[in-house]
Order: sequence, then C-alpha cells, then structure tokens
Amino acid sequence: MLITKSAAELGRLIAAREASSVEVTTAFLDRIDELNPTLNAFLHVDREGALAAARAIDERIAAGEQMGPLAGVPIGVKDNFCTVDMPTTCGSRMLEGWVPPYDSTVVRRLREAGLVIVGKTNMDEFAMGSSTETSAFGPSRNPWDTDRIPGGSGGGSSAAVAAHLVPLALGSDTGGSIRQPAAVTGTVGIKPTYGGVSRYGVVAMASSLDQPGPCARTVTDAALLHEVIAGHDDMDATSLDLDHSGLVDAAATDDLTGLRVGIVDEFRGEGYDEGVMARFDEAVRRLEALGAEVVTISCPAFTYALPAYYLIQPAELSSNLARFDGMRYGLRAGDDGTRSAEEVMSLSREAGFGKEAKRRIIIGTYALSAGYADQYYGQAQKVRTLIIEDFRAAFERCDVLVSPTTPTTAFRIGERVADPMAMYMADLCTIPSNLAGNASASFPIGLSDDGLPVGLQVIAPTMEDTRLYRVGGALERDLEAEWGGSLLDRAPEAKGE
Ligand SMILES: NC(=O)C[C@H](N)C(=O)O
Repeated sequence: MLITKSAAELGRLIAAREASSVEVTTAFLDRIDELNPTLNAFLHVDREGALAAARAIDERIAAGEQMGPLAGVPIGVKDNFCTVDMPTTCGSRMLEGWVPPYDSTVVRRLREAGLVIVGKTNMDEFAMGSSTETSAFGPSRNPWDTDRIPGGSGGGSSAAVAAHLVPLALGSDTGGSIRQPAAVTGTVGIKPTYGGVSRYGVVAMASSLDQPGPCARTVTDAALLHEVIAGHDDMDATSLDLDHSGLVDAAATDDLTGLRVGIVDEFRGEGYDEGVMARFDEAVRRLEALGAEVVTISCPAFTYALPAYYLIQPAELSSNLARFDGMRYGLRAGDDGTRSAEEVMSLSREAGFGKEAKRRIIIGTYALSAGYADQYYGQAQKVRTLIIEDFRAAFERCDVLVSPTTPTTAFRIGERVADPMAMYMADLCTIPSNLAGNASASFPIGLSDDGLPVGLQVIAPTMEDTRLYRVGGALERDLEAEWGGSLLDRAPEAKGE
C-alpha cells in the first residue's frame, strides 16, 4: 500500500518508474479526502495543482532526467510558509484567503527538488499554542485519539504525517512547535540549528527563535527533507552557511559507541507523567546498550527558560504582528468611509486576532514599554545568556543532551484552553534549545500507560545537527526491531488500511 511507505521508498519507486508520482499523489489525496473531515489537519488542499506538479515530475523522469531522492513525493506545508499558489492564513482570520505574492525560500527549494505540495496544514494562530486550539479554523485532532490534541503549533502537520495523509510535512519551531507535536503523535520532528534553514517567507512570529524544520515518520525521511530545505540564503540575514550533506548518512549509523549522552537533571519530577518517564528511562538504557556513555548533567538556568521565553517571545511577536493593521493586506474591518485610519486599524486588529494573540501582544508591548523594558525584557535576555552558558558547559561533558520532549502525553481537546500556564507547560523541555539556537529533535520511543505516544528529545550543540540523526537513526532501528515495525502501525486511526 503506497500511503504507508516511507518518503525514501516512495522516492525510489518513482525514480525507478515502478510507481508514478501521479499514482502516489492520488493515493495521498484520497486519504486526505477520507480522513481530513475528522482530523482537520489540512486547511487547504490543492488537488489540481498537486496532480499537475506530479505529472510534470513523471514527465521529467520519463525523459531520463536525474532528480533528487524526494522527487515526486507529496508533502504538506504548514500554513505560515508563503506559497504563491495557495492561501497562507497562519491559522488566523487576519489572513483568511490571503495568497502571498512570493514563495518562501523553503517552499521554492521543495519545488526545485521535485516535491509535490498537496496543501497547507493547520496550526495555532500565528504559531501561538501547543494544541492547534487557537487556530481560527478549529483544532486538528490526534489520530491516536481524536478527542485529543495533536500538539501545536504544528499540529496539522503532525496529525497529517501520523495518519498517512502525507509522508512528509514542514513545520516551524519557535518554542517546540515541531518537536512537541511530533512527540504526542509518535512522529519524528526536527528543529535544525537556528539559521540552518531559511526563514525568508515564513510569516515571522519571534524572529530570534523561529526555525523551520522537517516532520516525518522516519528518521531517514526527516534527514532527506532537511537536506533539501537547508542551506544558506541571502534573503535571511541570520542564515548560516553550513554543510548539510551528512544528515542522511548519519541516520544510517547503528552504533553509538563512545557517544556521550547527558540527561538533563532539571527535566523530571513534579508534572511529568510516570509513563512518560518510564519510556524515557528505558530509551536511555537503550542508548547505553547501543554503546553510549550516559551521565546526568545539571543545567540550573533551564528552570527559568519558560518565564524568559514568555517575555522574549511576546516582545518580538508584538513587534512582528504590528504589520497586520488592515491597511496593506489581510483583514480590514469597519472601513465604511466614515472612520479614520486609526479606527480602522483598531477594529481590524480587534476582529482579526484571537484571544491568545491579543494576550501576547499586550504582554509583549508591556514588557518592551519604557520604564519596564529593563525589568522584564532585559532580565529575560540575561536569563537567555545563562541558558547559553549552561549549554556550553554541558557540551564540554557530553555530545548530546536528552530529556522527555514534553512532560505529558496528548491532552484532551478543551482541557487547557482556559489555563494558558498549563498550555505553556507543554514546551517546558523544548524551549531552552530555541533560546540558545541549538539543534534539537523529538523521536518516538513508545507508548505511555495511557496508550499514547511518548517522545525523546535529543539536543545537539549548534551546527551539529548530524548528531541528532545519528542518535535518532540508531534508536529507531533498535526500537523497530523490537516492535516489528513502526510505532505508527499501532495507531488506531493512523493505520494505513
Ligand atoms: N511556536 C511554538 O514553537 C509554540 C509555542 N508553544 C508557543 O506557543 O509559542
């Protein structure tokens, strides 16, 4: 069955002309038709466009052109990546129906590599949230249990990948938005080193934290996609010039001999599910059995990462979201010819933004305002430096750090909406990597006592993304040998049958 095959296998089949991209794309589009009404993973599906792109790839392959390993493979794109041929709403009324005049660099790279973009995936509004419940277009649902959240902000991408609606998807991670959804859906999520993947054309939320990255079902698939989207871009001032060619090879290593793994001491205790910790401890023992040396490392400043993030992130966001004023593009409300520009701006922002966006705009504006900036924003930036220092010291003693990706498994839809602090806790373990710019990933490591997926977070120093794939690849092969297949084979709704 085509939809259960990995992206790597699909790419091979298409290149060898054993399956056409049109056939593969049609299989996924049909799956989307069948399950998207339940999962709400896609906000927009472009059947015609996807089939036309697939046909073009098939023709090029038939003409003998050598294309990359993912040519002809379908992909879903989070709805904050600009696409010239599809709306880009960021899950917000503010941008409902807006079609950008250009492609983001990452989307351009997908097209150049021959990937087939089937549609845009649901997300929390402007990427604020851990559940997709702040999306103006309703929450996505977790294929493991449709009463539960698929994580956020990139829950549409994770649900789509977990339920075999697409073999691959794009995400963006500001505080955990790729890794936390991956953890709660049993998929692989990678946050590359900050600057490794271009942010050009990704609607900015918190520019010093945002980082695009891959969502996949297998570690090799994530590496293949990472190699396609990474690389220097003149259009992004923070883009790094790194060599990303070794990621796929790193995912093929089996042996972790000599790898020094540090357990983050701060990430356990109160608030962590027993089942999550049990799977985490087993995964660590597994890494040891594969040859790794394990130590426990204290990173005391990580305890302050969450409060620091919730000052820095809203501060940057309040500034970035100022552009949505109803004047240039996006929603314009109350413009009846009698109101001043200022009134129209205010009415547009009132109508266009949801509650969480307003909450963060207010907090961020306050944190940056004269008289308070030193007390809040300035202090948070100092904490950020301490976190970077903790990472530096930790990586003198180990090659990668590990923790649970998220303290609990997928919670129920509605359970945390009235309690922003409870919602923010979902990113407790993922935020330090964003504040410091590290490469970081979530890999599936089994099911908790409630039958829901658990993720292992692996953090590597900046620019050492290959280490993530080395650990993830070795772990995946070892676990799958024991399970007799992928974790997703056990998901009730996600089963490709
Ligand atoms: N965008 C992210 O990485 C999500 C994070 N949960 C936030 O709400 O800021």
